[in-house]
Amino acid sequence: MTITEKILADHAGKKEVYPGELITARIDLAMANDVTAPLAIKVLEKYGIDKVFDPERIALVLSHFVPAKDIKSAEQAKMVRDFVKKHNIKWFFQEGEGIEHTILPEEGLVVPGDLVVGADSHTCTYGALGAFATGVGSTDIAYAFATGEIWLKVPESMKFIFYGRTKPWVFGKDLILYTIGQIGVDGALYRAMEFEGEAIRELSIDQRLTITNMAVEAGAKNGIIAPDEKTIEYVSQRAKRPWKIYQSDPDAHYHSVYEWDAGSIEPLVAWPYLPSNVHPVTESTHITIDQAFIGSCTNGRLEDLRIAAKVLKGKKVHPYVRCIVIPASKKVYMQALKEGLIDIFLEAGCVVSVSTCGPCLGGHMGILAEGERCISTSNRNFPGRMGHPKSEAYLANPAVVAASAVLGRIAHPEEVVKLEEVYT
Ligand SMILES: CC(C)[C@H](C(=O)O)[C@@H](O)C(=O)O
Ligand code: SF4
Repeated sequence: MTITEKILADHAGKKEVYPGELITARIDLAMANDVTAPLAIKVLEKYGIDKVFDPERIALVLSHFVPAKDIKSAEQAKMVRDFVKKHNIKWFFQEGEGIEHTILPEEGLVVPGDLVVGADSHTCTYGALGAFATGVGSTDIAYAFATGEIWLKVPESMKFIFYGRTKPWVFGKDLILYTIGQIGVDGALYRAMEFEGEAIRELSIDQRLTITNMAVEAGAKNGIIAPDEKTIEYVSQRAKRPWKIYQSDPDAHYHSVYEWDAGSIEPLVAWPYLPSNVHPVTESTHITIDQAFIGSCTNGRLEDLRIAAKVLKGKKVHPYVRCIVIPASKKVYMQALKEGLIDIFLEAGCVVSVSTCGPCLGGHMGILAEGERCISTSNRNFPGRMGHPKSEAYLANPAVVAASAVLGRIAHPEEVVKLEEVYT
């Protein structure tokens, strides 16, 4: 069996499961946010369910439209707060704590071997810790809140092996953009994407989380990276529960196996309007920008801010560009402050905001006008994703976004900063 099948089998109380099989599985944690929890709460009310299965296994995060941007978002957040009080929900994170997919791993609420469901499509992020994690709808999450179980179809697995070492300025973001560029936005439809190889092992947990975060952009049910010593080190500092390590069997069956040389991959940019519309940065430098956004559950973690700060240190954001930096959680924000990263951003002319999803989904704090172009470290660039339907979002890694902010057009980081200055 693959790692995904093993986790699902254990949670379904079975020795083995097969791709395509329908199972009912026990969940370790169920999550919803300020957009999706209110819908789930209404479902529970409709069916007269006034007890949750376990208040210590539910996480509710106000992350999207916080601090409340209008009356509707204030009322949605209030509904969640009332539910939290009524059911004594243990894991509640309110405005400023950050984005759910950054908080849950950071707080040790997801551990290797877990089965986690979340009412948000990027719940697949937690697979970087060797857990099975997937996004579900609000009705499914209501069912999970009530019963502690979820209905699933066992996905077939695909394997992506990255050999060798990445070039400078190539990060987890580029490896996942490359993957989606190769297989397309439906290339992994309802399948598990398993990532391995030397280049993946070299990556920090922050970088691995970027990869699995975008598995859903290829249509995947989940993304997963088998735990190694870096995973153990990460979770042993935070885990709120014991963990279990699963690995794929050497003779496990895969739908397909892709083998790529990580060393041949350049920093990449996904042009509008699909994350699969991938081009090398070097072929994108004619594109001028109005806004640069560094943040989101894809690339708003500490390492991302460190990378952006290396490029922006002592530089100025182009006068025609606004550069918005949003640390993805309060912990990231506080550590960035201590390290002087926030000073670097502010001195460069960036706007730094409280931790929230903000402009990633065109929510607030950086919405684009008609015809405007933004380069962003986030994960989606569909029409209207960051604002007006006729605005454009380009997706790239934090170094590319920072360099583009300085030059006012899409730029390779080396156009702004010499590698020797950064890595000495
Ligand atoms: C609001 C939420 C349901 C949505 C998602 O599921 O992904 C959002 O987080 C997004 O990124 O578009
Ligand atoms: S940061 Fe963006 S992608 Fe992530 S949860 Fe928020 S809106 Fe969704």
